[in-house]
Amino acid sequence: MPIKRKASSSGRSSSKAAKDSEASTPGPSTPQSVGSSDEFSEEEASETEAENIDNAINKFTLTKYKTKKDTGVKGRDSASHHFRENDFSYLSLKPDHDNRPLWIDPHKGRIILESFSPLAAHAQDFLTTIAEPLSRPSFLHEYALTPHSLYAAVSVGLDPKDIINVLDRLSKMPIPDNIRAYITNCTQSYGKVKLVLKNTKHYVESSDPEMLQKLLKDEVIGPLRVEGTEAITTTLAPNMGGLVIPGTKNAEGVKQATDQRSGGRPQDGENTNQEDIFATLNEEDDDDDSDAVHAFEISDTGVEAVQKRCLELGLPVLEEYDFRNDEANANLEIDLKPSAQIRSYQEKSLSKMFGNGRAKSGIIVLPCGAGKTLVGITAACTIKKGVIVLCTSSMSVVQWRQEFLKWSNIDPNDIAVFTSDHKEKFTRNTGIIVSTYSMVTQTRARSYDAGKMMDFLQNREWGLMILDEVHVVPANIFRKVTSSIKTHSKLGLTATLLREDDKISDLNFLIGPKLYEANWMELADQGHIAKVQCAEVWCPMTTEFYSEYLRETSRKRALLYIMNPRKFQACQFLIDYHEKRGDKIIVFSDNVFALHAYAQKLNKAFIFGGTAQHERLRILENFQHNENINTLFLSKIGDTSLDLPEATCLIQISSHYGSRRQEAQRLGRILRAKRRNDEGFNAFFYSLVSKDTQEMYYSSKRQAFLVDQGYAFKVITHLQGIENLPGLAFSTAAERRELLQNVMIQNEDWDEKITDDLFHRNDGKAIIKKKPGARRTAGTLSELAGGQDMAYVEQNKSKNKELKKKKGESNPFFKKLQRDQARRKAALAAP
Ligand SMILES: Nc1ncnc2c1ncn2[C@@H]1O[C@H](COP(=O)(O)OP(=O)(O)OP(=O)(O)O)[C@@H](O)[C@H]1O
Repeated sequence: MPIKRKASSSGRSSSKAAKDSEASTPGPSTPQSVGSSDEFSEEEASETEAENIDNAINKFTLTKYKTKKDTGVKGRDSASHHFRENDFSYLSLKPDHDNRPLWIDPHKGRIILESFSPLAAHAQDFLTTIAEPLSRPSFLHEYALTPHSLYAAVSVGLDPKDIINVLDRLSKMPIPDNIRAYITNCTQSYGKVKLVLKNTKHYVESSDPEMLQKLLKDEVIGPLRVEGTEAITTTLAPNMGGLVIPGTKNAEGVKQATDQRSGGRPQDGENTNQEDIFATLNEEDDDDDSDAVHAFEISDTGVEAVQKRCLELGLPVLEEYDFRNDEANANLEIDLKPSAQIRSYQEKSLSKMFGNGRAKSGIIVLPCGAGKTLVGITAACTIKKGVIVLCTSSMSVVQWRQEFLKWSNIDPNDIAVFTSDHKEKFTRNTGIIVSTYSMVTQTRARSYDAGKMMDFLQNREWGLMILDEVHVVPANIFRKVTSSIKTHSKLGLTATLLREDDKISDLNFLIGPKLYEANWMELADQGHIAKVQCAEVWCPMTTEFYSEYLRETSRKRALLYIMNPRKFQACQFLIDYHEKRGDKIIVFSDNVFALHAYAQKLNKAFIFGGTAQHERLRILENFQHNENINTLFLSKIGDTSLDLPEATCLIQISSHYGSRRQEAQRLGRILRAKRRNDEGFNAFFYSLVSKDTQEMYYSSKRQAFLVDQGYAFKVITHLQGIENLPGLAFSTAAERRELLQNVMIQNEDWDEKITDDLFHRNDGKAIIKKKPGARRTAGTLSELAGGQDMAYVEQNKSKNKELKKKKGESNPFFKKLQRDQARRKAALAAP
């Protein structure tokens, strides 16, 4: 099959790629004019964030930089005007620049890493600590220095000198002055003030006594100091002091986390220049431990006010929990089982959390299936105090509890769940509670039991709060959670730090900074997640479908490009091809009408929001263990929480507009493939797109996040041999016309609005937004009469029915479809 490479490995940021593709979107439509108002909010949020980053950087740099930029660009040579402000030729390269892997863009604070450099691994560790990874394809990685990333760097123990020195050693050119100034400006206030809970008392802590004096004189903070604690106490700064994270051999801080094998030093064969590059970093290590810290106590009720005021003063406080010296809260008997060995990237992420021997609050970002649960459990085993875990669904609650029991030696009586069905407490003086965000934040009147349980949660101190899937929870929910439940440290976990609202930066303050973000490609190379081949399959529209597409409104347009017979055929061909290879295939469709129609026609099992719970489980079991059931059609309820290591191939036939997060979450379903370590094994992800339609525009937007993670989407314009597939559906004009007629009479919105995940229904009902009602459509009587051709829907036996053991059960979706068809037939039969 001829394959054209679309997303190259050039290091070009995909957000730019998405914008470019917007400009060249084929087809007659204006992409902005379609879809609901919130469809692009995720993109907009990211653009706003990018703008904020640029603004923040400009605030520090532009004025200082202006003269240099002007003199640098104007009249340099005849080619300068092509590059405009991006002509950096005036920056001199160091004589040994070839040995150094970084380029720095002084205008935007962007750093480009040559990932093929022998120093790339070291540089990457350093960069993920001080900068935001933006794009990490094969050869060039792009990072942004942002106030938040520098805040995170300080929070793991680096100081501005460290950052500038190492950056300078890795950079091909001397660090531009404005970047030095930017780093110094951003970091001088960060980390200066810490909020520490010691023996349940809150302290404002700093290594700079003058800073504390300044705060004490402040009109808001001064009065919040606890009466009778006039003196500023001085103690030695904490260090790892022998803290070993369970499941690891050591737990040294971020400064040593460069490379376990080489101990942060260049390996044999690397030249001395490279060794030199790390000298500064390691020299600096020794200083930290001897620093003294000073503190004054503040009242519990003043914590929020202090945090707020410090922020206003430009001194964001870092939250740290000195759990080893917490004698007020009971110790939890928990340890990792000896068999549990955490992986290097899990260790690295935890070393950023516990880098100075205390627990720092923050967010850890690991790809789907990379083991975020075990990271959370290991954090709990390190802190050994009461833990509260908050998840997005009650099924996840059950899974978290099971994982705790699987990986740790926790006594089952010490881990309880709080959901609408179970309101348990642990029996001893401390333990673990697993619950959902909705349970702890609901504002409706609670049942007596739930009220009691909330009192239990609110009237005690927790050592650690684990916040699962932080990307899906609105910022105001975090606000409620963190203000109502008293916890010493917070750990947010996610695979995709992309948010629908524009509150991404709030997470930095509500939970903490991003502590670590793993590199998807690296984990795939190491066999921790599967290697995936991604492809976009272009399916030309048939003439009849395209004529209707051009005439129709947006909702019907979507149904037309999803039900495009050529797309159907591509799906059939790919299923056949991969089933023969021995793959297990998941086909995703957001549109429930299409999901049903495809599955029925191909005689495959399907699950959507309306599928009964026991039926879902039966189908999943068959998919896993029955060698005759190799393909499963899933609506978006399967986007998350689905753990099916058998699945090795994904086909997407319809999706939620331009959602990058959905694309990444769906890809996540095959990253856990059991066979990932087989030699030469690849999982496959196909996105079927109807050519010259709005779908192409959405598709390029959707891929942006994955392209930034280094996935290259290939474009398949023709599936070789598809014409010869026996039993190819819709191969005659009559069949295609019949399908078109069926599509044209659909006046409902089959977009599924779900409130549950695959394993759990919140209310026992699927919510499908339906907007029935009269609509005028152009057509002829003979066309309408074609409605009877829909008979295939009834004649075809569905795989779901075959799988059913009990007679008489019927899916509400089938019932509804059959009722509608009967009504339509009756209407047609009427004189
Ligand atoms: N260190 C480890 N050793 C062995 N197995 C591990 C390790 N870490 C994780 N796993 C396994 O990897 C699988 C995926 O883990 P987990 O469910 O925590 O992933 P996740 O990151 O939460 O994924 P998702 O975002 O899709 O929910 C699980 O089967 C888990 O047991």
